[in-house]
Amino acid sequence: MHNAGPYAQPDHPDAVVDAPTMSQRSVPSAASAPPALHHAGPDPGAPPRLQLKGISKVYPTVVANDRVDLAVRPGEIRAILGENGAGKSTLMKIIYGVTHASAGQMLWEGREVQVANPAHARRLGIGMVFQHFSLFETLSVVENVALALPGRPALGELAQRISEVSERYGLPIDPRRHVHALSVGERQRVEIIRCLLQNPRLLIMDEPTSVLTPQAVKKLFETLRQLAAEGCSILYISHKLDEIQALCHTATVLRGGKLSGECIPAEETPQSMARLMIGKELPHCEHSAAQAGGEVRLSLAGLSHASLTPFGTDLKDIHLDVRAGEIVGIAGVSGNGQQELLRVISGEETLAEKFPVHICGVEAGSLRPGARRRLGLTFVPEERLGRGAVPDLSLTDNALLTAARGQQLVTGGFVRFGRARAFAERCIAAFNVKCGGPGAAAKSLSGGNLQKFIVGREILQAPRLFVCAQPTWGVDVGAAAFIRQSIIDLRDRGCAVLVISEELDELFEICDRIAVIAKGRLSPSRPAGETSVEDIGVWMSGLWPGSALMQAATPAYAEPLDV
Ligand SMILES: Nc1ncnc2c1ncn2[C@@H]1O[C@H](COP(=O)(O)OP(=O)(O)OP(=O)(O)O)[C@@H](O)[C@H]1O
Repeated sequence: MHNAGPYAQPDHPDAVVDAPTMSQRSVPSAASAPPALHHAGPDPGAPPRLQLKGISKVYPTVVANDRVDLAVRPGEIRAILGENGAGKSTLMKIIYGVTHASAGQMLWEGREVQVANPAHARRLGIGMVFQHFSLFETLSVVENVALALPGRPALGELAQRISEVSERYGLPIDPRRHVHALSVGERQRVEIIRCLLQNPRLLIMDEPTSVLTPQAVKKLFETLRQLAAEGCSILYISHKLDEIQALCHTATVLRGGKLSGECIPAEETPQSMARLMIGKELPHCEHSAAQAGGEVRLSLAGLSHASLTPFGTDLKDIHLDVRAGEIVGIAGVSGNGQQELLRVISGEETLAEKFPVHICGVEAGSLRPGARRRLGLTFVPEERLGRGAVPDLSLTDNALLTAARGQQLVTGGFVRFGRARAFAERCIAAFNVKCGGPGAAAKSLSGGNLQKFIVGREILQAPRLFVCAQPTWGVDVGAAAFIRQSIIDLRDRGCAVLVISEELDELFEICDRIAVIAKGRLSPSRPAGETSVEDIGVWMSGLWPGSALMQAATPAYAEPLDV
């Protein structure tokens, strides 16, 4: 491997093309003329704004990037495609100065640069929206944004600018709100706005749409197209292949840290791009009908709960039963009470009364998470780092945190480290988690691989009730299909499953019944086969038959709308 220091000249032959399917799209050497594919961008004659030549990044246990070449021109939107752990985020972090390459060269507007840190990158005109958020929870939105801007902007004026950008780009946010009270989707909006305020000439977006609604995604794409038309270059990481087709002029495909080729997304199908990434056909979910008449494992009976944060969503009179052998999905726009609902079901927030939450037949509203887990509950929160896993702990220690009792990893007051390690190894093997072994720190895993580990850890405990938020957030198409199939298999083994997701396609793919949460209220559920994405989309704005909003919107003399 190369150890020649950051941005040393590469001592390797030209780019590696290791995928037979890519032979017709082979990648040119860094030294040769730019490939014709780049001409799909709106400014074909311009020299690259950014060029990477032979970039490598070696971690102790893995080569994250292996001699990668890449170029992006003014006005070009280039997708970076690859499976979880393919090295996409690492490459972007090198460009943004978060981490430094072990070898290779970076040219910015024709000049060689060594980006020392993100502040340096921002001065060059490079902005980045991260997959994991980098916001201070105790500060407000405007204070967080101020920290990223040079000088000391006046907060009042900055709040005004934030409101303007948020309005213009369809990213609604109140600048005075505290970040700890924001949902994941809202935090992502802050990250995007913070970046746009700096008028970047290269914008790097690492899975920016993971938690945005379809409408917000559409709006964001309009923004990005507008930015590109104004000459901004965009590097766009996403696992959503249909979005890449809709947005990106060109795509670079990474596999196992190496550049495996390029394509023009508009000339591909999602299936052919998935093949390019994973080297084989996408697996399909096998979905048989739910078992009817299973016992009720989760019952919410008139659950109301005031949010603990001033800007959170109060839960109002929620009724829901989830039975053994079925998957119930909850759809909804981020920030409508999903976080609060999950916390009240998991026990992270306890109620004064026991009766509104029944878990496996036991009144559990006031029980803490450990006691609920002993009843047979396992759960996956939407935040992987911080709630789903402790970033600095190893995977073995993270396995201990939730599986200690169920898997007898602690007996007689002693931690059985051998067993804990074996359980972590089982999660890694069963869910194909790419990592440096059970001793690897959770934070060293790529986002999708950590998600696979957390979902695996909870499913392999053979729960009686499994509650999961955003099961495939940030997970590549192949792994997403695997996780969905694992959830269906769990149901077929008699588990009751509740899935909270903002991905309607996902809910329709795996759920037997679907309900919608809006403004803290839950709609009645409908069998997935008897409703449509359009109906659920209307319900997501709170308008389902008999809902409080519907009644307010319907004059007393009119028939209720048929949605
Ligand atoms: N700080 C680190 N220490 C050790 N290994 C790391 C570190 N950061 C990343 N890696 C490893 O480098 C490889 C590439 O990770 P990276 O996050 O770049 O992948 P990715 O393609 O962005 O994946 P995802 O789609 O899951 O986000 C992975 O095997 C990951 O575990």
